[in-house]
Amino acid sequence: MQKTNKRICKILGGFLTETIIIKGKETADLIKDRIRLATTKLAQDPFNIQPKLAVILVGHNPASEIYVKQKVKYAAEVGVLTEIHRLDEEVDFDTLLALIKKLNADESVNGVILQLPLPLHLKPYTYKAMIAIDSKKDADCFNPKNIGLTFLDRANIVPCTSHGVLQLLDQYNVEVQGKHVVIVGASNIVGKPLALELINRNATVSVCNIHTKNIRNITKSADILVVAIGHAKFFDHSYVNEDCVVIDVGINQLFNKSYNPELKAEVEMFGLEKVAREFAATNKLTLEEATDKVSNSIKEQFTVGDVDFHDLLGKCAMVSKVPGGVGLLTVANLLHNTLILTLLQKKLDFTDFGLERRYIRDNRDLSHK
Ligand SMILES: Nc1nc(=O)c2c([nH]1)NC[C@@H]1CN(c3ccc(C(=O)N[C@@H](CCC(=O)O)C(=O)O)cc3)C=[N+]21
Repeated sequence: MQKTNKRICKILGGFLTETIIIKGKETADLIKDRIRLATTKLAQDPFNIQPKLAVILVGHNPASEIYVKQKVKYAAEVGVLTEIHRLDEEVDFDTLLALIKKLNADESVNGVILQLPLPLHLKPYTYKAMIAIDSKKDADCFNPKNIGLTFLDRANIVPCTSHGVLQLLDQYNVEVQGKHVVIVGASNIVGKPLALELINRNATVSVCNIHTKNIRNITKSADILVVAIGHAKFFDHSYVNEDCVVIDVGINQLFNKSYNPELKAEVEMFGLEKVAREFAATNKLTLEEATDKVSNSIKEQFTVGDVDFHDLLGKCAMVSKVPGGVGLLTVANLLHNTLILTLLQKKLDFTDFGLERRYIRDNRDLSHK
């Protein structure tokens, strides 16, 4: 972000940076439109193909249930079929492996994902299970072959969440070449692949973790700070400089102190609008205020990121929202990967389906690499 672009407002004699809030919906909708265009054509003669994503869900992790629901909903919106395969919490590894093999062999299935985390007793088998998924159906792009192609910048598909971070930066015209990007959190599914993609785009990358000494010295020197540690509201303004662009990848559930089960029961019975109207009348609020209050009181838990969002407002150039930020792109990219995998499996030409040439990685000029 260039300084000249920054909007500054004067408040009570002092200057406050007006922080731009980065939202994911617009970018996710663009990706969804692109997928829908392609699936519409695929569904017709002479192709008659509908891409299908199989999701394996083991046990009843509440967060996983929410994510999977989100994936199924998005898939339906863009013309991708989904198939949920539920396994018991206590299932043994061999049964899981047999299911993965069955889905690998099933020609009607184009993408397979194994929702993480696995239950405790299966955790040590996570790697074995992930590599069992056929690299040609690996919609998450977690397989060593696919992540290796990302490393070499020759991949047709890339990991969904890290790529979403880059798409958000693109959407908000934040150039990464030559910038110091600091990533906190070095996981296999976010931090590491993001570092790879940033290196491929000529950024200067620092990757920090829990053991990093004097971490604030590093994060304060960031032009772009990406946090993915899974610790609610960890990063306040003491970690950033005022020109920093902050991308929050964290998804954490907090218990809602203003949860009101009676109100929830009323909303379930009479609907939000009616309850909010009554609430507005009894508490002398506008309908909008009452709707906000009621909606906030009927959730047992709510989602926050790794960033202390309100503390950062006015203290940095841009900050992304949670929910409503990177998470939306994770899902959109998963379906985009499913589409790409389908086209590759059927040996179809990407450009016939409205996909830009940049998705045909092999045709890019990579001779220098
Ligand atoms: N094999 C595998 N692949 C994954 O891609 C994978 C996974 N395991 N395990 C867990 C993480 C997390 N993840 C998200 C999916 C959707 C939202 C999402 O839809 N977020 C919305 C709503 C969130 C909310 O309201 O709670 C948002 O941020 O606006 C977020 C995060 C995929 N993951």
